[in-house]
Amino acid sequence: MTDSIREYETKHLKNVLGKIGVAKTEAAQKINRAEKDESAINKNFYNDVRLKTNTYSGMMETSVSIRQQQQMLEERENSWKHATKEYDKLNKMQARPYFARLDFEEAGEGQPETIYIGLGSFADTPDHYLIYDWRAPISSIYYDSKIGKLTYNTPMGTQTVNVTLKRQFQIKDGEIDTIFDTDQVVGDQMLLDNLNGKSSTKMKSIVTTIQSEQNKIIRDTDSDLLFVQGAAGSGKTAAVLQRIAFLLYQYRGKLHSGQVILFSPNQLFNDYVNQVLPELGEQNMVQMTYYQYSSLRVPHMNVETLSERFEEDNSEDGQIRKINNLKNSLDYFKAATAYANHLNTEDMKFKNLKFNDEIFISKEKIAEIYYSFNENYNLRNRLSATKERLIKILNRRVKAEMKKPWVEEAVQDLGREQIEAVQRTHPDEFENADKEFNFLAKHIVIGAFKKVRKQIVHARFLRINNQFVHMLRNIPNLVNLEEYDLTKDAWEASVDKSIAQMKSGNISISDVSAYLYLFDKVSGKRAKTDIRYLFIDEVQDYTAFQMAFLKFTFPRARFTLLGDLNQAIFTHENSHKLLEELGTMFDPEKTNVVQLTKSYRSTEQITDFTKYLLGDGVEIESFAREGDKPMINFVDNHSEALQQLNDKINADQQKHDTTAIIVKTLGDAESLSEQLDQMDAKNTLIRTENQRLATGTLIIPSYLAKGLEFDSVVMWDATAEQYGDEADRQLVYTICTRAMHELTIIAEKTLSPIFDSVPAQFYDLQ
Ligand SMILES: Nc1ncnc2c1ncn2[C@@H]1O[C@H](COP(=O)(O)OP(=O)(O)OP(=O)(O)O)[C@@H](O)[C@H]1O
Repeated sequence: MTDSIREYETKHLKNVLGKIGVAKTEAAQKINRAEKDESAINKNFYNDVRLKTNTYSGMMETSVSIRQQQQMLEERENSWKHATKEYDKLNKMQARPYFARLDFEEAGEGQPETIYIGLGSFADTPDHYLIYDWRAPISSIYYDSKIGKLTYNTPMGTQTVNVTLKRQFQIKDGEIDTIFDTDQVVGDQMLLDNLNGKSSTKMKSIVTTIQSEQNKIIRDTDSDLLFVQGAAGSGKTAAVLQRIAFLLYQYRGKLHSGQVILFSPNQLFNDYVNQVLPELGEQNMVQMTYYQYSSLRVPHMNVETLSERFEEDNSEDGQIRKINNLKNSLDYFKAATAYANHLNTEDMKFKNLKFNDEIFISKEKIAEIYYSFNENYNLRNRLSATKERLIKILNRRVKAEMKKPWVEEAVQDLGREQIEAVQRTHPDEFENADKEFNFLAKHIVIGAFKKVRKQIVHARFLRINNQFVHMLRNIPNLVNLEEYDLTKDAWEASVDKSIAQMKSGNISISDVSAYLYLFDKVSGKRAKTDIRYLFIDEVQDYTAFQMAFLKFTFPRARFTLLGDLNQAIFTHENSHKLLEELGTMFDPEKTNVVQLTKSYRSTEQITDFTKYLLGDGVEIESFAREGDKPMINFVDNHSEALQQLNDKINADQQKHDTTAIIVKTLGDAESLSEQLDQMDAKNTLIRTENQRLATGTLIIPSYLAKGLEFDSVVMWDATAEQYGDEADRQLVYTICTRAMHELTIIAEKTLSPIFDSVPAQFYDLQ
């Protein structure tokens, strides 16, 4: 870069920083003023409030005056909040105000323009922007265009511009580090610098190097369903977090972070990504795993954990797989819907409502009421009308109950204080003792009926578990079992298993969605209409049933689904069907399917290797970043394997922040960790998803490594015994693609045949 350019840009930066400094001082003064005002208002509160409480009009005046003071306090509070936010933003900006400059001419106008782009916008006077937010429509040019003509979207329609300069800056602590002009979309040098960095326990934002194809995902505002299928490491997660920040900016004032929900693969991942949005100046969205969501909703049962699900889905038992194939399908969802609808006419299960251990309203009576409403009622209306009638019955029973001997006894047993307390709720003197007795008796009966009332209000007379079992028993009438290669007996056996599980307080992940769906239908639970955007990362591990259920639960949300069908470690080959089935759930006109084929996480050597794990025909492009070829350590015995591993750990400690030793199951992880402990090799065992990620050497079961990345990855025990099945291919791919800079595979005596598909020139063998 020539000296004159550097000189010019340094001067410009100084000028901008000066103005930011002025704005920061103003913001600080505003904060100060608001704080002073607030304490003055608080101090003078009783002087300024006119306390007149003798007359009605005086009381009114007092309350108006208090309200005024409160309003003033609220205003100060808001202006304090606003100024503090502004101050924090400017403070951050002082370190790195912008990262790019664009020169262009708008078509037709011919006026050359220069803009600078940063994490937030900054104007010294209204409408005079010194820095544009990266999410502003015009900033899109930076991500999409090379030098030359380009169109971009604005709220007023498309605009054509001629870009004459794209300049990138690396600014640290208010000083320009590097400047480079590029005619590329987003210069590879800057991207390379970013990707060469070390891994971290927290994901970083990619705002300065968003790629054009990622920009399209980030700025999509038309689709109801945006499905991003991308290779491992292609930046799906990174792009989607930027997308959330973009949407919050684009719809500011109308959309807030509480209306956005992200379903993530596990809690470790939640922890990994939770700094990206705050770094971009936004609040985090609601973030949870499907397991957390379902567990929260069935607090009385234990939902199958990720580890249990993994063992089950990868089990050799063909019957379990077939049953799950059915339970996970859209056919099953339709069957559950049909079953729920038929409850409008028959088969709803009820419990007797009891009072003092006696039947108070029988289940037959409740059923009679429930089905007394005409066929125009849906399940929700039917239930609320039934509740209303039951409450009426309850109210009518008060009089009769008052005459019962237990009530008389209870009245006799009332203590003085209790009597006085009840009497105080009666405005006048009682005319006679009978009236007084009745009053007290009524009070006692109503109190005693409270429990029944609560049962009615909370619809405890429904028998949701029985209803669910009844549905399961009825499935053979609603689904063609043969299509799932199942016999009626096999299905019955699976129902018995589900019942036994529920009796011991457990429920499988494949049952819990159907259970919740039936519960929501029967109880008429209102859908969650406040959620406007729903994101699912690693969607390939979701079932069609879960997707349909989420769509039912969040009917007003636009869906962004990110996945890699080649990393389906739970749903395996069924994941390919998922896309097809999604097609039937959303309007095709409002569906956008985007493919990301370039992989950024790993070195070129690692991406080339992992690509072959998927066989031919998979389009994955590596990013040109050099590193060593993956190493396969093939050893004769266990102690040699451990020795190799130990050597690798030691070597990595010099170079890297994190080395993840990825093993198949939790049991494998525990056993390896113990062996390493005995060798005094320091390691952190990641046992559950609720742990925190740490730097150093981690041992982690495969299903918990989802979505994460590490400087160096060691795939441990890559033998034919552990990964011998073709169904393990996606798992092996997922494990190997976690590596950023180095990949090592250690196998004892046999090597998994899955590696046969990789040509020998793509790895070193030792
Ligand atoms: N445009 C970009 N600029 C800088 N870094 C990027 C960019 N795109 C992706 N990356 C980096 O590449 C790595 C992989 O990205 P990410 O985790 O989002 O991929 P993914 O598609 O979700 O992967 P997987 O499916 O394997 O979990 C991350 O370190 C991310 O920061």
